[in-house]
Amino acid sequence: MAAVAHPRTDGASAEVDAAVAPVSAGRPAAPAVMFEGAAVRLGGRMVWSGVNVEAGAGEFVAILGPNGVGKSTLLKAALGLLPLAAGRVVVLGRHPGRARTEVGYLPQRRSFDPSVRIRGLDIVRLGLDGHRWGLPLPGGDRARTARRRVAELVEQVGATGYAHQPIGRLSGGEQQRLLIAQALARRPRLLLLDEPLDSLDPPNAASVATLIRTICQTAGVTVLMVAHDVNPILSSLDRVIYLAGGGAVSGPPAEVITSATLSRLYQAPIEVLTTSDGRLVVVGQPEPPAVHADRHDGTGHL
Ligand SMILES: Nc1ncnc2c1ncn2[C@@H]1O[C@H](COP(=O)(O)OP(=O)(O)OP(=O)(O)O)[C@@H](O)[C@H]1O
Repeated sequence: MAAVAHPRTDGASAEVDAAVAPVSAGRPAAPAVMFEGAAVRLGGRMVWSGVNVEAGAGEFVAILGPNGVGKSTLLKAALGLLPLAAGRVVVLGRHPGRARTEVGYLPQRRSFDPSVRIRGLDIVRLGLDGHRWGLPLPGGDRARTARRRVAELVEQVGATGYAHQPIGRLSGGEQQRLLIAQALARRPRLLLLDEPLDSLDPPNAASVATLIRTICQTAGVTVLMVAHDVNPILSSLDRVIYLAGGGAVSGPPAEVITSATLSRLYQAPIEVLTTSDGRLVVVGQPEPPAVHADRHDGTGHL
């Protein structure tokens, strides 16, 4: 089952609070997420280090890179779930642990088993009141407000037609929309999505990507989304964070997804090709670390 945001932090952290200047007219807004000289070590191995990347407020940002490079790890660090080995991360102007009530998180997952009987509506409601899961909500105003908010969320993600059905019977794209609604339940300012387009066919991936872009634009939510293939979302993105070679680079897609930038990042010759239908393909990526179980197809798509 999908978890809702607001998980607990374990372990000490090298992150520190940042004094972030207030937003004022004529001054660019402070970044929603900022990693400075950041490093994460897992199981005794440095996953990435020297990471200086950011996501601007209200931007739609894709986190890209080969399998096992540490994309999910970056999201977990932004949630304050993983302590940094060096540097700092600032989320919405605060230590990530203190920003969690304003962060929605959709973890990496596979689809629900067809036998899961929980209705789509209940999955969304879990985002509102996760800690009450399994218990009846109290009656009266509070229950009415929750019902109204769930209906609003379901409409926002275009799931009104099927949200009453058991989640296990819905298509991958329909399930994903309901999970996005769940992550939006508490009106987050930052949405962290771990491969929400994974396993969707191209039309479904395109329509969920459009939904995410719309949320970003209309609600002013900053979105950081791990993606295996940048192509379905390329035209919607403000920025990419590309992880490779133990480091990362961020910037507009046209500046980052280039042969020169990726060759520098990988410290190996990399070529970015554009196919006749406009898709970007990265050629010459070195093998990812062998420690990671690979569930993707291993093609050179970004
Ligand atoms: N708890 C852990 N202990 C030790 N190593 C871990 C742990 N969690 C992840 N790793 C390793 O850290 C690396 C980064 O993992 P992560 O899941 O962030 O990669 P990813 O880029 O999201 O991969 P994918 O694209 O395949 O989902 C991998 O090599 C992984 O095996």
